[in-house]
Amino acid sequence: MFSFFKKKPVAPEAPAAPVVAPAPVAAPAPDLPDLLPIEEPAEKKQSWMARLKAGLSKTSNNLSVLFVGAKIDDDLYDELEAALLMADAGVDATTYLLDALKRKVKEDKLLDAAAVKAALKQLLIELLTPLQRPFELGRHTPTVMMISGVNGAGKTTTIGKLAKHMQTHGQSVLLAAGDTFRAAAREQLMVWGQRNNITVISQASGDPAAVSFDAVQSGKAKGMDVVMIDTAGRLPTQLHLMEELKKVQRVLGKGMDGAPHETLLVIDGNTGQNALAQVKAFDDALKLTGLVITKLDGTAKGGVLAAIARVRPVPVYFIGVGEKIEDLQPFVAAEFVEALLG
Ligand SMILES: Nc1nc2c(ncn2[C@@H]2O[C@H](COP(=O)(O)OP(=O)(O)OP(=O)(O)O)[C@@H](O)[C@H]2O)c(=O)[nH]1
Repeated sequence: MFSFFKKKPVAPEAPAAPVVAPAPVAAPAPDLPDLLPIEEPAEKKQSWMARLKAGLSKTSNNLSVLFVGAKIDDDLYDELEAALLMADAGVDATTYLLDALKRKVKEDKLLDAAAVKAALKQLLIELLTPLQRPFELGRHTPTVMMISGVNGAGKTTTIGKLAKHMQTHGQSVLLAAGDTFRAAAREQLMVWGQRNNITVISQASGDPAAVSFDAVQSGKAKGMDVVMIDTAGRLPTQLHLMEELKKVQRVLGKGMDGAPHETLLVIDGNTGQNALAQVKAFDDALKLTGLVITKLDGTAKGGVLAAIARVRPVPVYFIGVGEKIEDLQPFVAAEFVEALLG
């Protein structure tokens, strides 16, 4: 029903001479498979649902338990309000959901807890569905993606997972080690690239904009499908570092018209309401095209997606519930709500 990436990719152009290629060049797949539609095998889908459920259990535990044998009264609404706030859904989304739920219970004359829970599920799906957007590849050669986020949000890990998923779908990928701040981060990406036969553009010079520009040039010359730019972690309050990020974005546009085609923010699901502040700040600075929310496993703050949907509805392309490659998957509102309240 849902493929990892949407759209048929364009065939790659003939590879030209490499510009900077410290790691071996990934050979472009001679015959790119049609990516649409890809039926996920039932067992694979099931295992993702099981992982999603397990990952979100800390958030869902506080919510699901409310409906067990509950009476529909003010106590239930009070407890639901507290649970949503504790899940970091935020005041706006919590008020919205409670008001809508009370209205629905009245209009539809709902009498038992199971029906109220089903109504809440429906309202949550409606609230989160606008965040759901398939990640499209193949409109540009290469599709240039810039990955931003605060320190430790999971940027580099996400890049690795996405690159592997893309490779599996027959896409050629080139990475830029734009995190020139932490030498270890650059090396980590280089080693990872070598192991996975993915070229990583890197420079010792320490200028992220220059590395990013080189990467786009190289990606164009080689006819790569995707160029992903890693960036150093930074807080939105570090204004000079935010300016540096804007410069990287501008320079990418000089390297290729319309680039970056995707500007993603990776956020750590554990940060709850602070994640919302990050979305606002990075969106104001960079005009984000999408989010990746990692580490939803082991957090009780998964409600932050509701806050994002109400306050700054930037699409959520992928969510992560663990460290394995298959733990990063496209965000599907109905799956997410099923895992929370199923
Ligand atoms: N449990 C869990 N851990 C994750 C997930 N995604 C990433 N991590 C871990 O989070 C840690 C930080 O990830 P990195 O990818 O290094 O984060 P980063 O944003 O690149 O970090 P900086 O370069 O320091 O800014 C690593 O230990 C990852 O394995 C996830 O979905 N779940």
